[in-house]
Amino acid sequence: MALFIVTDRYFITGTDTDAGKTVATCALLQSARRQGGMTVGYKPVASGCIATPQGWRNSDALALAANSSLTLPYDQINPLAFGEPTSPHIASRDENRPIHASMLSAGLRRLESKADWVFVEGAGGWFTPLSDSLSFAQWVTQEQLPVILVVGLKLGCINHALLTALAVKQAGLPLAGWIANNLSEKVHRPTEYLDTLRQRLEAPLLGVIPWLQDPGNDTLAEYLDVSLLK
Ligand SMILES: Nc1ncnc2c1ncn2[C@@H]1O[C@H](COP(=O)(O)OP(=O)(O)OP(=O)(O)O)[C@@H](O)[C@H]1O
Ligand SMILES: C[C@H](N)[C@H](N)CCCCCC(=O)O
Ligand SMILES: [Mg+2]
Repeated sequence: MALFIVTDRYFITGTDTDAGKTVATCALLQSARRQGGMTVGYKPVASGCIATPQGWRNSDALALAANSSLTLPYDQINPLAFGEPTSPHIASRDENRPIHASMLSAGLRRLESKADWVFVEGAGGWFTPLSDSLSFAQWVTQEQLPVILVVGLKLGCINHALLTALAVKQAGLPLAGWIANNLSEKVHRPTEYLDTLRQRLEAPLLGVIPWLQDPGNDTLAEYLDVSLLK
């Protein structure tokens, strides 16, 4: 009898760049680790890297690596790294290194073969371009990844959250859950905004991440629950 090992794969998008995708993905990795099994974060495309003797290094990818139970070479966590913190299609063009969907997929296949949980962090928001003919959304649709939406709580986030949820739905992908992330110590009308988002987003709220003095800490799992994804 054939034994199929099924990896849980999720794509983490956000209402915007700086919405808290990396913080939330680290929380997801920590929560999944508590459930057991091997976990890994994947940042297929990173724009905004520092040059090191080993090559470009991106802080998101390093944070995901630090919160993964698998220890892997950097380029398996982040195969496509670019220097300038701009939209990937611009950084890629400037560095004359085209991004193709097959590159992102090859990296994902490798991680799926090793991990029980793969959390894939996007770049910016849902429709971020990767080239003149490819957006992150198109690749996620090709891969049929369930989506987790990180809502960076602030004035204006309701519209961005609902637009993103609609685009995910129109792509035919499941919105597996959403995470509310407090982007400041005192966010705009927190109770009313959470209530509004809960009413309008057709997906489970996985958790609320408060404003943290140290968002890079290892106790993020307490703010969300990956078992709500099942
Ligand atoms: N809950 C929080 N408490 C305190 N600081 C936070 C919180 N969430 C995010 N931040 C800070 O806000 C900034 C943006 O967060 P983060 O890097 O997770 O965003 P992102 O959506 O991953 O952005 P990108 O599009 O660049 O990947 C970071 O400096 C992060 O440390
Ligand atoms: C540089 C930034 N921190 C992210 N890595 C990439 C953000 C892409 C934004 C694209 C857009 O303008 O919508
Ligand atoms: Mg990030």
